[in-house]
Amino acid sequence: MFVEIEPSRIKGRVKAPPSKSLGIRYVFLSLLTEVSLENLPESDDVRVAINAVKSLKEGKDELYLGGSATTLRMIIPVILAMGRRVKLDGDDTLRRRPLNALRWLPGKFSSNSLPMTVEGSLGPETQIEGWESSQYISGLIYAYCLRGEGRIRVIPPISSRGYIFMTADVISSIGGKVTIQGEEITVECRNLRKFGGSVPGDYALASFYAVGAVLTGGEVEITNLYAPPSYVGDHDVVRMVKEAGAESYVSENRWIVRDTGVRVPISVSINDVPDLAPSLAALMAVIPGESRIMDSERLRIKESDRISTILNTLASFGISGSYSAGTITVKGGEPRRGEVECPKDHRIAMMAGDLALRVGGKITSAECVNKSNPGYWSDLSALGGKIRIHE
Ligand SMILES: O=C(O)C1=C[C@@H](OP(=O)(O)O)[C@@H](O)[C@H](O)C1
Ligand SMILES: C=C(OP(=O)(O)O)C(=O)O
Repeated sequence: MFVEIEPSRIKGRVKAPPSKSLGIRYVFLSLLTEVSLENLPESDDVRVAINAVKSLKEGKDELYLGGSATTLRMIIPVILAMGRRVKLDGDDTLRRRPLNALRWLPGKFSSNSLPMTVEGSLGPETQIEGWESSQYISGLIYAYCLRGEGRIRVIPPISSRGYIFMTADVISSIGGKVTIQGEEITVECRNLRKFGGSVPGDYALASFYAVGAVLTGGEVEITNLYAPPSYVGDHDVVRMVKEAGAESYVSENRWIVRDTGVRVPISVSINDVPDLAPSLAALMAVIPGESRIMDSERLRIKESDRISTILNTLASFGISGSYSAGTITVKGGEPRRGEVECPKDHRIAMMAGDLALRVGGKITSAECVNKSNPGYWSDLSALGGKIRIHE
């Protein structure tokens, strides 16, 4: 599948794609209690999570996890809590992603990358590094909730902290108690309640619509989001888009974005919000001067080496950038028409889509967006994007 995009103007209202992170967490709740869900994302990653949790509950000992590292790194502690022996595998993007933090977990692992066999059991307390991924810690919270109680000590530096708070909130919504005090997390789960609800919108995925509006002199109202919580997270993108010069605010769970023509260089740390890097890079591409994405070294271990694929995508649209000591620097200006093949990374395809909305372009292997947001191309079209989708 490929898409051809002509310069467009994004204008209108769109429902935010349901949150991948919350969708996967709600699916994992079915390991703990009875769950009924509406508005589950119809994305590859959520489908993988549903199949994995279902298979685990049915006693199967082989799981296929596609490209979803969230599902992978969350399910490993759960397998240990269950005292099971399970073989895990995934697609070629997941097979390249490191699992070095496994050495902190009390289990036998046939490898530190997929395919692997996991077996073992969980003690009352686990110590684990916090740098590689927050997903292990989210998995340990579920694992200890499954056991009833447990403690986790996270060894700093801690990355993607907001996702740990998100997990704590989700467990709290069924009556579990997760206390986070600095590096210490305690989990207590007794008499859990049933869970029913719908999956709210995803700020990181919505940010591609917001940036598309800013890049094309347009405006967009993105609905079905959730009230920004107090802790750090992808919802902070609302503030970042505003700091870059656009009108950007959330009112009654709707994110309103309007291009003002004002362009202000920004420097942001993505240590806690790594998924924002691709859409922010597209925004920075049109901001004259130098903008910076800091603490970005972990982007190398996402679906693609995102430091390389972000810089390559910018270069495809005539925008120069560089990387040094954890910081991506984008020299913004006026992009030119570009062509990109999706590097098996959904967010890079969406980043290219945003740039192409401004100057025209072609994205091949464009079906890669199905990992998190299969409706991306049709949503852009509904918002005024001049897009030809070639199945
Ligand atoms: O817990 C989650 O839902 C996620 C955590 C993040 O990964 P890291 O914790 O590895 O940064 C993020 O990149 C991923 O898309 C979703
Ligand atoms: C890195 C991502 O997801 P995961 O880690 O779950 O594969 C992502 O969605 O950008």
